Amino acid sequence: MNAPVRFEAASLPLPAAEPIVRFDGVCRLFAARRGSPAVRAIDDLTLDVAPGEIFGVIGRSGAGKSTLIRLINGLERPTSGRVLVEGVDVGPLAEAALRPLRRSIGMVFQHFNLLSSRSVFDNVALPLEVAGAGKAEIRRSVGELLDLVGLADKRNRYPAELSGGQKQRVGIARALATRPKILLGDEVTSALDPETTASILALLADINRTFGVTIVLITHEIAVVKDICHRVAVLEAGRLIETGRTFDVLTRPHHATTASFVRNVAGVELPADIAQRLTHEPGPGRQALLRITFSGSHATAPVISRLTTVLGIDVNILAGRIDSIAGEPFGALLVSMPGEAAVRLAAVSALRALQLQAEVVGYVA
Ligand SMILES: Nc1ncnc2c1ncn2[C@@H]1O[C@H](COP(=O)(O)OP(=O)(O)OP(=O)(O)O)[C@@H](O)[C@H]1O
Repeated sequence: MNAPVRFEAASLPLPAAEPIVRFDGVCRLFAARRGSPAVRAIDDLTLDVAPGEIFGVIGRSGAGKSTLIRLINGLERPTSGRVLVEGVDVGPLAEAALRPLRRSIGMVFQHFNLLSSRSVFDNVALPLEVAGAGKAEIRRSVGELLDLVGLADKRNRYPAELSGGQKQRVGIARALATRPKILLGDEVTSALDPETTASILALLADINRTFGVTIVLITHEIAVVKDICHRVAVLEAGRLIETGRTFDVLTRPHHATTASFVRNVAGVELPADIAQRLTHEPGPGRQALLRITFSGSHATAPVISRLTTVLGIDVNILAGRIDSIAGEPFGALLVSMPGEAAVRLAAVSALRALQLQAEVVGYVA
């Protein structure tokens, strides 16, 4: 990263406990129209976003994600309840009063929304022109922003000459042009391949760390949440069904929908041939299958040696994975061991003594 972009600090720093965005019992109802029934796009949503965090909102198509994000910048108004941005109730604000709010909120889009007839430089300059900035200021700011997103050498190119990742970098630079305190991301990586996705997420995390910009990302991709969101909310049919620290929600989902999102992210799958033979009943000659999950400071616990050397239990590793969720180490192991009750109990209590989660998932002959 080159020349630092200067973000103006909030005139009065918010106390840590004060949310930068608050949804307070918000409903957004779309009235019935031409044969379509009324839709409760957001249904009694209460949620806080803390200043400086990266907050993810995940949900399937139609869950209400876009409506939620549009309520933050006043593009949608609540039918009831309040949306507070830095303590200001944005629902009743007139269009003129919304303008400064929108300048303090940048937005990044799935399909970039760049103007094809403008160069990279001119796309990033656009919000500054609209805000009435002078030529010298625009030149300096846009130069800094293009350095920040790694596109200084593409300033005179046009969108059609850029890759998807480069277009999204222009979109991010443009969103940052008015030095917003909040950046809203609408499926920012959905049009990108996995490698480019990782580089765009790394850029957003870097911007968040360096400038303290609060980022709210809506997505249907759990990988986005897993990689960079500090906290996450899960939406279903407009309702908040689960929220918390990303690590907690992904490793211990409470709701079936959340569990279906995280299935392939925070765990290990049973090998198919074993899954077919799995039964829930122990029996003579059957091996017990144990799923062990370890996290944070316990991720390096000497699991297998504890079971084999200390307890003398023969353990077979069937599958395993070590990963990181929102920067915290996380691992999962699937092992088989003799299925007798005494052995199982000894193993599970030894693992729990190491602060690991262990559960018997079934038995195989
Ligand atoms: N302007 C509108 N008029 C009528 N219904 C709407 C309007 N905007 C959204 N909806 C409905 O509200 C619900 C939530 O839509 P929303 O776009 O917020 O969901 P989403 O989670 O962003 O979906 P997607 O991931 O497909 O974009 C949907 O049933 C949608 O059809």
